[in-house]
Amino acid sequence: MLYFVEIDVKIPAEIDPSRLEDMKAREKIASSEYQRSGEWLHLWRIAGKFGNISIFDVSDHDRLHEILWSLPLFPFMTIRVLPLARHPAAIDRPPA
Ligand SMILES: O=C(O)C[C@H]1C=CC(=O)O1
Repeated sequence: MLYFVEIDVKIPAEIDPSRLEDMKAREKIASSEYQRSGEWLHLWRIAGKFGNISIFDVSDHDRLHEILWSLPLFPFMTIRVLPLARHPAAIDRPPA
């Protein structure tokens, strides 16, 4: 199942800078693993924001929740999820 996911990250001003660097490093490792597994299909930075637009290809809602919940920066994220269905006018074409 495909999901559009918009993630905004808001870091508390009072956070310890070394804790934040550690969380960011762990976040990068986690997101890389999910991308390599094929579950995190696209990851795009939203220009000018600490946030991203992503497309996930996962088995179901529970698996998406599990992935998002596992992200080290999850406590600082506001997440919007839209499940995607095939559009009847979409044409088949090979992936770019
Ligand atoms: O930087 C971000 O957008 C937040 C988060 C999502 C993936 C990742 O590596 O970090």
